[in-house]
Amino acid sequence: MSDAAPLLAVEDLRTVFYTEREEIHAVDGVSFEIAAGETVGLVGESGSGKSVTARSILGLVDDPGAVEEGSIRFRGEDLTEGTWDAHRGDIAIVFQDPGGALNPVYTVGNQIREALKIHQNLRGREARDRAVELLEDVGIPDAASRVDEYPHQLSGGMQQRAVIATALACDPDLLVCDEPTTALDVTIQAQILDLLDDLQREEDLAILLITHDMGVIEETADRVNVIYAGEVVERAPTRALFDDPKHPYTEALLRSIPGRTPPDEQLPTIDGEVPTPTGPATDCRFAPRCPAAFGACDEVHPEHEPVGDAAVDRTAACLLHDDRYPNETDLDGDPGTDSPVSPDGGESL
Ligand SMILES: Nc1ncnc2c1ncn2[C@@H]1O[C@H](COP(=O)(O)OP(=O)(O)OP(=O)(O)O)[C@@H](O)[C@H]1O
Ligand code: NI
Repeated sequence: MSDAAPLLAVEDLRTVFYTEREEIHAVDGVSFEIAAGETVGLVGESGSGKSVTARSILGLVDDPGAVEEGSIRFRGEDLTEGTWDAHRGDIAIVFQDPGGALNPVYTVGNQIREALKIHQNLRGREARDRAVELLEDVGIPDAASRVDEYPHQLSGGMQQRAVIATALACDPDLLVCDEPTTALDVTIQAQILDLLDDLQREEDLAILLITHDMGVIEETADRVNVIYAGEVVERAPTRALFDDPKHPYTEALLRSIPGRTPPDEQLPTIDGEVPTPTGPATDCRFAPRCPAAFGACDEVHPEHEPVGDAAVDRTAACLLHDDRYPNETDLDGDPGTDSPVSPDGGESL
């Protein structure tokens, strides 16, 4: 890694929702960095806090939620101190559902021109030409005529391209993509990921790629953060993480990738659900589902420890990697009792 300050540095981010019944610590001490032009993955199951992390970065957390602690530094400036507006166009977000992101009563071109007006002060002919150019950049054929079409006239994949074009109209340095391909067919998914890849290289964009799908991470991310119940549990360069996962949760996620399981076996899933964190973490939140859990896991909150090859910048928050807690599973060679991975298929991760 270079010595230059990262484009985005999230440190100890804590976002809480105050509902009538309980406090939900949706994001509970998350830290990660993104350098300019880099794709960083944030991966975890449903309810693990990915979208709340994204919304926190964009200043989009509303009542009854609030960013309670931590810093979100963009080019060194802490956005939590109220400077979101100053960076409105620098960070853009692409959501899962392109249909919901586009306004059905305006043409695609109108929506891009609106963004160009706000963020680049472009109007009239100039704005229209730029809108067509952006649609071409995101691979929409016949852009000069499609610019006048309404969202419903475009397929899902084309709609998501149009959403990305709208995001690019702000000329952002960072694109936060929250499950950008989840709503799309598999072949279209691959095309959109390729597009993001191309844009990143051509525009030197940094991308925070949020997904529940390890396959998407493998294809696109330079580095990965694995999130569970509001906490990052493992962070590593993508290749290192896939070759040798260090957290039992990462291992379980990897087992759920099609192709990693012999074709005659059904895709494993992880039994149980991500718990909703309603109080401070006093233990390992994954322990109840973990095949390697031992006594201390119910009592001690694991801190991030360096893991793997010392030359590689990676950590895991798991007592298996903390020398202070020699565990019984190591001693008697028993990998644990209940496997969290059920071979009976069902909904994949
Ligand atoms: N507006 C809200 N009010 C109360 N709780 C919320 C709110 N938004 C999110 N949460 C809670 O925060 C936690 C994290 O939710 P989040 O949407 O970030 O999950 P996610 O990882 O994006 O999951 P998914 O893959 O389903 O999108 C969940 O327990 C969720 O119920
Ligand atoms: Ni989400």
